[in-house]
Amino acid sequence: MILCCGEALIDMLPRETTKGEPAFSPYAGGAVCNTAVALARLGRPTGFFSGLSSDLMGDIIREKLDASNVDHSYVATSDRPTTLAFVKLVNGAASYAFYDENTAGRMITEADLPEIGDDCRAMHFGAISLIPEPCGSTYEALLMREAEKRVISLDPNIRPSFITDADKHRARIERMAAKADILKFSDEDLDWFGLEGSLDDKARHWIAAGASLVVVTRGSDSTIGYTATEKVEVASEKVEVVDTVGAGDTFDAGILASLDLAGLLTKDKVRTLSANAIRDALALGAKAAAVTVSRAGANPPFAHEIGL
Ligand SMILES: Nc1ncnc2c1ncn2[C@@H]1O[C@H](COP(=O)(O)OP(=O)(O)OP(=O)(O)O)[C@@H](O)[C@H]1O
Ligand SMILES: O=C(O)C(=O)C[C@H](O)[C@H](O)CO
Repeated sequence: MILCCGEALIDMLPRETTKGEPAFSPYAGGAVCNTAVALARLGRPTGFFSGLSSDLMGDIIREKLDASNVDHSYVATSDRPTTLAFVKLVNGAASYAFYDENTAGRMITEADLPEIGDDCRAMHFGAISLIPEPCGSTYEALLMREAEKRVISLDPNIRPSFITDADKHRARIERMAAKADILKFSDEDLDWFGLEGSLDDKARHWIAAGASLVVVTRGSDSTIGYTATEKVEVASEKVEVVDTVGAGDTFDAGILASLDLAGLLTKDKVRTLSANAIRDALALGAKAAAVTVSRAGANPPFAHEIGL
């Protein structure tokens, strides 16, 4: 099983109405939840750990997890509210306003952390669940506790509007990245860290920090994967974009699914990936993410939709 650990929330997506008044529709989302759904839809055994509400928005999330065959038995359920993300779309590109005060996702603590079964090969972390407290410290503690035992994937998925203390967040990501095997950034996320030099220099900073594979996505352009010895670039697919909600999250799932299918999701094997293995992982990420951007909200493809 690949266990995705982090936020599930409701994306409130803007929609057209006949009378032109403002309106939003609720869609289950949250970057890490999106990755779990995408991975399971790609046919990989997938689990999800988070704080999840027993309210009706929590039910929308649970229904999506069930419909996509994601095991959510690790989830910590409470009657606190569900986190909301109101989405603004400009030419399909999304920005977010988050409402997470006192929510089920935000308020989880180390006391909520489950024991993880031996069937868990890899864990995926990331996004806004790493920012506020107490959930930020909780996920950091979980990653630190498990990093020697399983492959760790981390996607910082920077949301600048939500980060109140940039230095604190940078320091947390540096500590977590030092224990991670796979790191994925968008080029904008990578720039947020304020590192000097070219894109290659910035990516290689994270290899030097300890990661085995660093992936940098560049929207409709391409994605580049780096290891200590390889650099592989794969072009993005050409599609009509509806919105980019969940694109990077789906890409994470593509990388993990490809490595898992190739039997490479072990601590040892992920350290010595060949150029071909990296290319396959990026190609599956690009193929799956292209479907997500071609439809509304975070709605990643099932394996059969991309011929897997
Ligand atoms: N316009 C597009 N056309 C085709 N593929 C796209 C497009 N935009 C994004 N993608 C795919 O999704 C991947 C991730 O997109 P991007 O680099 O924008 O990451 P992101 O900003 O993390 O996404 P998000 O935060 O919206 O989930 C890209 O590498 C690409 O494969
Ligand atoms: O969870 C997050 O980090 C969000 O920004 C909310 C969205 O559901 C998600 O990221 C979509 O990519």
